[in-house]
Amino acid sequence: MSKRIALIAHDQKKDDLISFAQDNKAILEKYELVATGTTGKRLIEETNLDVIRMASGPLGGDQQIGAQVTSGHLNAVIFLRDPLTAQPHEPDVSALLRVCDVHDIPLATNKSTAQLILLSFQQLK
Ligand SMILES: O=C(CO)COP(=O)(O)O
Repeated sequence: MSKRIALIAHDQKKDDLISFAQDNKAILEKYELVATGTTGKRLIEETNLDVIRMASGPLGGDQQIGAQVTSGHLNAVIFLRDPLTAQPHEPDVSALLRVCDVHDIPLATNKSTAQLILLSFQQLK
């Protein structure tokens, strides 16, 4: 079964995630991709990748991704969060990071780690 990866970025990190996805398009298109609302919209428009969109993060999208982690439907979460800006939905952000640790799901919060996850998935396949 194809691996399923979540892609999420806070506003200040969305450009970074888009360029990461463009650079890794050949790898990412082998996986099922899920994203929060606005991140997913930009990914679809700017990279042409197939992405299943959840609600926007502040409207519960992080919780929807977290539920998929909990139910065993995600193999990795790439979440370029903004460490310099307070988020109105900080509890949701923390909860998502937490369930990844509870369920031992690979979690990247910066591009370098995200790259390592994709490279290791390529090696493992
Ligand atoms: O806020 C987010 C993650 O916490 C991301 O949500 P959007 O992709 O809808 O901007």
